[in-house]
Amino acid sequence: MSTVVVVAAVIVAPGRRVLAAQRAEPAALAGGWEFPGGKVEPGESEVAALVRECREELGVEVSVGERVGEDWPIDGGYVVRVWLCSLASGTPQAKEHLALRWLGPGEYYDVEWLGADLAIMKTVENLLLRD
Ligand SMILES: Nc1nc2c([nH]c(=O)n2[C@H]2C[C@H](O)[C@@H](COP(=O)(O)OP(=O)(O)OP(=O)(O)O)O2)c(=O)[nH]1
Repeated sequence: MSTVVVVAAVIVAPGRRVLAAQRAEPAALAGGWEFPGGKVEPGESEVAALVRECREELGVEVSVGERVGEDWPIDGGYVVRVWLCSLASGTPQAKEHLALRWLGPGEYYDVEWLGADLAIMKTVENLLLRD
């Protein structure tokens, strides 16, 4: 069986702010914070999945930039693949999440990240603070 790929978008806004989203479901993950995204559908490219998920979950169009890190393994035998993105149009709305938060430097760890996302946030922080 092939690995299920979950794509996640680190949407970066001016001031090195990143968008965090609080999961509504399933019960085991509800209340935890993640980067918006979801599973790649059969026949769909990873970048197309990222754009689709941001449209569905946030009501925004994103431009996809550089890939962050390698594969992050998560429960269920899935892997998460992450890209830096920027907003091309729209203002994010919590269509499927409990809440959204923009986190600037000094606030990156103010939410209860899901396990993999804490490691992702650390890698993103290094990338954003390098320049
Ligand atoms: N979207 C997202 N999912 C993550 C992250 N970190 C992490 O462990 N996950 C897990 C939670 C879920 O078990 C899985 C993603 O599933 P999902 O429910 O977001 O996918 P989906 O939108 O395609 O949903 P569905 O079709 O299954 O309803 O990956 C993350 O940063 N973003």
